[in-house]
Amino acid sequence: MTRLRTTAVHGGREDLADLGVHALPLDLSTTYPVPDQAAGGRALQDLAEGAARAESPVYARLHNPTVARFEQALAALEGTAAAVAFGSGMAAVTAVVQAACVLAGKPHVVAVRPLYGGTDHLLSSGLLGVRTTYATADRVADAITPDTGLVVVETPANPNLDLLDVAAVVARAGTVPVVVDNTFATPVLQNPAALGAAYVLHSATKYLGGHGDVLGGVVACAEERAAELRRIRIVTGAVLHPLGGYLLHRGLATLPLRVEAAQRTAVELARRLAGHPGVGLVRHPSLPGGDPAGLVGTQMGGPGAVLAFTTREDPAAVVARLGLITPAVSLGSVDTLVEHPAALTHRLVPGAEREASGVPGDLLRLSAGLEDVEDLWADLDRALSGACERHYIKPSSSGERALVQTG
Ligand code: MET
Repeated sequence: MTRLRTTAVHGGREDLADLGVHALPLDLSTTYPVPDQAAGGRALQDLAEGAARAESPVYARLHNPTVARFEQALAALEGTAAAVAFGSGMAAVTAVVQAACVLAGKPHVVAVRPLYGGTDHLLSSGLLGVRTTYATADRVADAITPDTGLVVVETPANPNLDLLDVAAVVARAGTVPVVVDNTFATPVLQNPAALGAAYVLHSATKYLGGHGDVLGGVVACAEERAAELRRIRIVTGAVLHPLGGYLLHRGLATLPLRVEAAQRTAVELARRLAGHPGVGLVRHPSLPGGDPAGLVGTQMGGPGAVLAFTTREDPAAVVARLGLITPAVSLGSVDTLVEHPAALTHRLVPGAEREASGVPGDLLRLSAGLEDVEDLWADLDRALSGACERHYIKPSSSGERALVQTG
């Protein structure tokens, strides 16, 4: 077992020297020659039943070696036997619900809010044929019924940075598997499987990729659960494109450095925002009151690089005045991103329920990137202080849009 930074660089690459290559091989095949069709059929059968690999991948929807390498690397970082990658984080959480609830014939979910708005909507909408009871973390046991197939939690929570004690929730869930969305913490700061989580979920689009150019999801878990997820991925076609697998795997090498650097910036921005007259509430686990159960330093290696805050002024006006910081959903990219959850990421969560879960309508979410903290602060301070530097989006002749500073 190597240490985190070493595993991040070398995971899933163990055989590269034997192959005589240095960079990750990228296999874009959609189909694979099977001159022995009976052997091809056996491989197809094995994969359809959930095998991690077979004699031939047969077809790209069944298996891809580039994606499998990324999965192996992510599993090593999360400390699980296996991982299964998907075309998006939503495809990943869908497969977990299908495995734990639909396949297991237990169509009830217990979930702790807040969750990413897309996950919340998936669980509430009935689209997957499950019904969901929302409970607070300390009341999970009371909400469980004989047909509960899954407990869903996210810590730190999207978007308000609430933390919950994973080991305590797992204990309250008893025999019911718990899925922990670990997107905000990444395996650099937290390994929920070591605390008893059955499934560790990531929107790989965020920190794992890290550059805002690849959409993906991944679930780290035991091999038996991974086999079910692979079966589901094959029949639902929720696969990750191999180029995505390649980019995500490449992203893992710098994951610890990116998370540590962005976290330092987030701690500093949170501290300065908390003292800014244009700011109301600031949420970050590094701030007083941000970690009431003392989970940073025990469950989590650090407070993470996402923070949230309210503004004295209309949040939309503040966002519109930012020049350097990117006003966009998503997080975990090299650039700092800010968004208004009630308008965007949590738009599909009914307003009253969103408010009740600790996500005020005027909350802004900020994901610290890798820029110099002083430049970020200058941008935030100017936007919060209402300085009238206007920007507008000018379509260029090529149809691309450029920011133009006007005043
Ligand atoms: C379409 S909403 C964007 C999704 C992403 N999970 C986020 O929290 O920013």
